[in-house]
Amino acid sequence: MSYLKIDGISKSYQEGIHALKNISLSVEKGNVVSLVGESGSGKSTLLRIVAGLENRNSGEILLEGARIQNPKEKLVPGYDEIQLVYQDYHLYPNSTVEENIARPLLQYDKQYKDKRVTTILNLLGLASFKDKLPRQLSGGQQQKVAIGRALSLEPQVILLDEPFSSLDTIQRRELIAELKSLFGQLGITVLFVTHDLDDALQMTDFLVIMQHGKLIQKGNPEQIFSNPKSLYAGKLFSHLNPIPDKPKTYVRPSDLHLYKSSGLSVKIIERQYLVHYNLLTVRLNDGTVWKVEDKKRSFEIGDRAFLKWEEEKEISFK
Ligand SMILES: Nc1ncnc2c1ncn2[C@@H]1O[C@H](COP(=O)(O)OP(=O)(O)OP(=O)(O)O)[C@@H](O)[C@H]1O
Repeated sequence: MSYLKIDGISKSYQEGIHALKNISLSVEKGNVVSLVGESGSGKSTLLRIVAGLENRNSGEILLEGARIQNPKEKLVPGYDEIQLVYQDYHLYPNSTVEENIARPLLQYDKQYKDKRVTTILNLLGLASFKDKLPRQLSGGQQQKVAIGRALSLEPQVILLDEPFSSLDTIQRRELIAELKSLFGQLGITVLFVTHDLDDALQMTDFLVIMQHGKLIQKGNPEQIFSNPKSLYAGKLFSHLNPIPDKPKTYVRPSDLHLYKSSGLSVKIIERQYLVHYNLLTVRLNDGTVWKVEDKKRSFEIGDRAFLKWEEEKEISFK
């Protein structure tokens, strides 16, 4: 029996328009799964349904075999065991960090509450900020408070809905590393929703790709990179260059080799300096525009170059 089972979930907000279509996924205890998809693909809806905060039209959510009820079936929607953390923190602006984290524990006795809040402040490195108000903290620290508040109820499952979108690159990289280690330490099961593949890859090595309300592919990044099942899944990792005369067949910029003679003739029309290589925009003789990685940084705008690639690197969607 899988720990968290999402079984055939479908959801329509309006008749005839599916936000989710027959989504099924099994997650083992303590695993971290990244759900990646473009805006409107149904990621947030799925998280709210898993949390028991949104009614589904069909399908079931089971946590350790126990059915998660729709909000309409419950007096107080949602579950202490499953906590949802939002992108925009949802903190109480006039309450301190300590009060925000303690908020879900209002019903608990003071001794337990104080102990739990101290544990969380220490776990998240927030002890020295406990008397500050949210507006006195950085975005990353505010998101940590939101996660701390979610952890206060000792959940078994944490659902993160685009939690790093408002943070800059360095803040999000540091926070992801910190949370990854924290979740591992606590053995919590995590569903992490993002539209950013880099964030997803930093958090975990198990990906679920969603598009138009459907789960289109799941697996580890290597599998999806080398064998994407759709153009969208393929393009998440890099640009795909369409191969002339081979319909629905592409090659990645990183799989192209550049030569001064012999191969597919192209003209360099743009050059972009990136950290590990120059990204060239090139024009083929038939006018098609491709992207090519120039790892040796040896080509200039206006140069003619020649491309080769191995046939097994071609990606075909037939
Ligand atoms: N409360 C609602 N009422 C009506 N339609 C909704 C509601 N919430 C979401 N939708 C629609 O359902 C679809 C899926 O939305 P959802 O927010 O789940 O996607 P998402 O992948 O999380 O997108 P984003 O990353 O932009 O939040 C979209 O077409 C959206 O417009």
